[in-house]
Amino acid sequence: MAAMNMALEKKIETDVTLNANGGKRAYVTFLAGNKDYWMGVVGLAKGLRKVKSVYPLVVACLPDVPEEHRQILVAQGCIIREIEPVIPPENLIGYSMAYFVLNYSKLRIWEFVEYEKVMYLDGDIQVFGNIDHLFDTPSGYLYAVKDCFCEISWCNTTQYQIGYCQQSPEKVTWPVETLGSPPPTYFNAGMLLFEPNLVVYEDLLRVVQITTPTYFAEQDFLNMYFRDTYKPIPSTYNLVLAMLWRHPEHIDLNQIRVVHYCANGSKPWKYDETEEHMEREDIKMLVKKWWEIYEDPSLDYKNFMETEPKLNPIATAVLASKESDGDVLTSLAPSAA
Ligand SMILES: O=c1ccn([C@@H]2O[C@H](COP(=O)(O)OP(=O)(O)O)[C@@H](O)[C@H]2O)c(=O)[nH]1
Ligand SMILES: OC[C@H]1O[C@H](O[C@@H]2[C@@H](O)[C@H](O)[C@@H](O)[C@H](O)[C@@H]2O)[C@H](O)[C@@H](O)[C@H]1O
Ligand SMILES: [Mn+2]
Repeated sequence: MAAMNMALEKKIETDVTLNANGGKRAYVTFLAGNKDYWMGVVGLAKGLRKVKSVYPLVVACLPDVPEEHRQILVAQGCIIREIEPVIPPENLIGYSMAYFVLNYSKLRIWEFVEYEKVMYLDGDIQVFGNIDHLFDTPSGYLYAVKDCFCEISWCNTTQYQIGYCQQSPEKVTWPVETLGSPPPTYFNAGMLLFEPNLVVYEDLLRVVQITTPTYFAEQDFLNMYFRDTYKPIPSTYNLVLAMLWRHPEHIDLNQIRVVHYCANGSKPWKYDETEEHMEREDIKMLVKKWWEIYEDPSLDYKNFMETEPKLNPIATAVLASKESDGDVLTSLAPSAA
């Protein structure tokens, strides 16, 4: 039995710090400008600590992020990684949101080859259940969650105009005879699991300069670029909030581990109850859960490192993996009225 434990401990130890072929792993988010997304990043850093993730949070920062915000993130245990903007060709049709042009800079993360595998998370995402196990998925693919086409932000697309959504293709059938094949499965680019690679990175930068920009900016581009290696994973790992009112039959909040506050008015640090759908009880509960983490001093890096029992990485990984086995989000489901 002792030999078995030794082997198990050796395996976990390898997983925690380096994977089998010596690659490191990290969560990565992206920060641009001097607005308040830094609050999202602080919330994400504290949320990952709360679920006992064993991997660091790297923040890919554009030059226009103020020093004050950088210092707050370093004090929260984040690793700051400077990136330069990626400027796409001129967009002649416009973006769904003008600021989406900033998001092309996410492409820089493919250069982070000091990590064998990274999980990109938008700054407006919170992790309520441990997802470290996702790093063990087979390499060679880009994993992401399917998006929803039903919100007004999609109004310029054929899908929206005919009422078609990949989340419920049985509701409105794609008219193959008039429109040809339906659009390929399309992912939301707020959560991405992939391996950084310099050859891919250089090719991304080359191809992006010869690709006409479209409404969802880098999200459209990444869907085109990775169409052959994209593997869908469940909404468990990136709940696009609109799913709650557009496809509630597909969502069980008890199973959700990652919440993406991308609906208009839903950013917890600037929650606007007057925006459509924002008065919903489940939205209010998710925003409250975000603030409970953001305002919890025990999750601040300086306090956490003092109070957290000095578990060695092996025990931390075993505890986290047990948590990830369970139904971790019963606390998220609206309490019975
Ligand atoms: O002014 C901004 C706008 C966006 N972002 C980053 O870019 C990501 C994508 O933008 P956003 O989440 O607002 O897009 P959505 O998912 O809501 O469409 C954000 O989560 C942030 O990480 C940022 O740092 N500053
Ligand atoms: O730059 C394009 C952005 O496209 C995506 O946001 C969209 C998408 O979720 C739509 O489905 C919603 O309707 C919409 O509100 C929302 O903004 C990504 O979340 C974000 O990270 C980024 O890639
Ligand atoms: Mn987002």
